[in-house]
Amino acid sequence: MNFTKMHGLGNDFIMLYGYQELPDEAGELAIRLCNRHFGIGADGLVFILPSAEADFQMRIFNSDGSEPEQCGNAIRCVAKYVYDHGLVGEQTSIQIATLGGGIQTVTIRAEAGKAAAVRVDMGEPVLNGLDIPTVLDQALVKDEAIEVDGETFRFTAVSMGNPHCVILVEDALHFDLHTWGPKLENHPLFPKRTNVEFMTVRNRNYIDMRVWERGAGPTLACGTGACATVVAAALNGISDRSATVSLAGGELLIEWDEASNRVFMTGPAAEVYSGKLSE
Ligand SMILES: N[C@H](CCC[C@H](N)C(=O)O)C(=O)O
Repeated sequence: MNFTKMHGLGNDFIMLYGYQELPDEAGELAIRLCNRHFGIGADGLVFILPSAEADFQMRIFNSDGSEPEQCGNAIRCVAKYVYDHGLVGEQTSIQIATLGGGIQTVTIRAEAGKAAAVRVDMGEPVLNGLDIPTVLDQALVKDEAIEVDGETFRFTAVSMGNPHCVILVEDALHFDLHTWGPKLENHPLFPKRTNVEFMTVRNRNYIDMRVWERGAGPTLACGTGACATVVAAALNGISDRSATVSLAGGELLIEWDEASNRVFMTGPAAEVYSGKLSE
């Protein structure tokens, strides 16, 4: 089996192209291949599949074998892969179908025949408590209290197709992600677990964020998490609707467009190497 290793700001993926449909046990395969000692090593496993309704379909699996509905960094990697590998000719606007984003338009900025940056329409944020999902039956989950091990945090919940718990902290860069991330990821308030973002707003257009991902743990970047972060900050009146999100792996530009209510994410994707699995 041939594979290509890619990343979006250090959030890394094993890309598989050529399958006509998702193989059985895709989750088990993700666990095996994403293992950083016994496998290739990655945060996730991504299948680029044919689609009857779009140019391609993306299915993604976390390194724990769970299948999330959406992944922002991975969709930029899919766009770069299909462009750089000549699967779309000179087409720089591509439709990619995902479980949690429907048909998404991805726009490529090419340099010397390679995708240098990718702008993704990530769709509308979902804010209704039960749809995120949380157990809270309310239209908006904003600046609510969440208690874990005697500590109380204030959070805002946003879905970008996948659930996010966004928390404002004094210093996101030095926050104890490894202690609080897993506790919040598995909090009963989130019936499907959740991604957890800790943000510090530097100014209304620049936010530091560190992420503990559902099913993957601490990653260097999270595209959907960056989108959820700007939506949460704007909802709480502490940022504009357009901001740069600074992650451990680099920066993403997030724009929550007022007229369409859609969130746009712009950032890079990189191909590291291709290989062949021995078995
Ligand atoms: N772990 C996430 C999926 C990957 C999201 C992240 N890598 C991104 O770039 O959006 C989840 O279970 O919802």
